[in-house]
Amino acid sequence: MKPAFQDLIPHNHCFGCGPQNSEGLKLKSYWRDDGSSECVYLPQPHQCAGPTGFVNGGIIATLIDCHCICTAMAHAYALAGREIGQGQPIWYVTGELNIQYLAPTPIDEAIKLVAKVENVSGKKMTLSCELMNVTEAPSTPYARATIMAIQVPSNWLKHADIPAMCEKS
Ligand SMILES: CCCCCCCCCCCCCC(=O)SCCNC(=O)CCNC(=O)[C@H](O)C(C)(C)COP(=O)(O)OP(=O)(O)OC[C@H]1O[C@@H](n2cnc3c(N)ncnc32)[C@H](O)[C@@H]1OP(=O)(O)O
Repeated sequence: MKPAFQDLIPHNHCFGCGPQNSEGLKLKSYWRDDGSSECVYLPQPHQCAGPTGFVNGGIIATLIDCHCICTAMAHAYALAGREIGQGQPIWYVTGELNIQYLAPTPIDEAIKLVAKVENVSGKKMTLSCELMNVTEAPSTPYARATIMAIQVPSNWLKHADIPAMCEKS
């Protein structure tokens, strides 16, 4: 199996997708054969909403956000003709995130996110994402989102790898 996008992107301490963040969700994203990307995640009991059986909406937003931004970066490396993480870093951040929460997301089973790059225009990349049952059973997704990823300049490197509160000593 190929490494996850996140295992190839350097300097990533993100709570949702940073391998270096010891308290984070550490989600992992991969290309699918049809050009979309997927991420399977097993929610944890403490990530519950008010009712204990469902996933908190902020956790859902983080999963969608991070899976899509990492997909944007992977796509940008591909457009540049480079392997992810090779050469000058390519970084995207979230400019906009729009989520429709369509049905409660069960907390006691794995969930799957599938993202697609819809459009690239200059520094902006639009992606769509659905969060669904891991079997991709033909039912309504639990959530559907669109996201605007925006490329940031390489001088953002000055923000990278500052000793972080997220690193446990
Ligand atoms: C430090 C190292 C990083 C390492 C990263 C590792 C992986 C990280 C993984 C993280 C994963 C988790 C992800 C996270 O949690 S990322 C954390 C959440 N996001 C942020 O904190 C972003 C905060 N915002 C900014 O820093 C700036 O506003 C950005 C950089 C986004 C734009 O700044 P600026 O305005 O100076 O950029 P520009 O003038 O070059 O504009 C370019 C184009 O974009 C258009 N536009 C601008 N803003 C928006 C907007 N909000 N919606 C729609 N469009 C917008 C703009 O009109 C223009 O369009 P056009 O005129 O070309 O048509």
